[in-house]
Amino acid sequence: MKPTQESYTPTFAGTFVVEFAPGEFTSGLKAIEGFDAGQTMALLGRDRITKGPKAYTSVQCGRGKEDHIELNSDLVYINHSCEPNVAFDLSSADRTKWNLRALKRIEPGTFLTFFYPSTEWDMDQPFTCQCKTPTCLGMIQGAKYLSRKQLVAREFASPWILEEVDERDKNGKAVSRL
Ligand SMILES: C[S@@+](CC[C@H](N)C(=O)[O-])C[C@H]1O[C@@H](n2cnc3c(N)ncnc32)[C@H](O)[C@@H]1O
Repeated sequence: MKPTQESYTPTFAGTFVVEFAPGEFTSGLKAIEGFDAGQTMALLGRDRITKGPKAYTSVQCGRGKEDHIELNSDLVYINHSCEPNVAFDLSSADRTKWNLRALKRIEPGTFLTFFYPSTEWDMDQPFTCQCKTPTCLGMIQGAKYLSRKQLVAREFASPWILEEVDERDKNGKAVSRL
């Protein structure tokens, strides 16, 4: 579920703002404040997030079929980049600690982006990436289709994703695009 432009009330007023653009899937989330590398930018909120089916709006929190959450906040507008500036860190056993973290210095007015395969194993809605960064991977489908090297190059991936990749590779199903 995404807030729409018509009904828009910022979830994190003064911190983030959705920049709505015409057309489908073209909007994004901008930082209003500046953030330092490594800084926790927002807590996802244990009472705000809900479990839901895998969808283009969900974030995966584990390897189980049911392990997908809806953010129910403006954070759903964070687009993917192959050179991301933030990460969703859902690695704590304590859900109150699940957070959005800056991977690098973020100046006010910067669009936020995370590397979708850092949380998603096999995405519901793959797409051709338009991040236009030098290391763009093209088709984004989830970590299942990437090598360990491609994942760790983006600085953060959920620990269970890296374990799953190691398991896949141990079983001889290594991705050839190294
Ligand atoms: C949760 S939405 C993110 C917000 C979305 N831009 C919107 O306006 O609703 C995820 C969808 O945004 C689009 N998207 C996000 N990052 C993208 C990228 N780097 N290149 C192309 N499409 C992207 C894809 O359609 C993806 O399924």
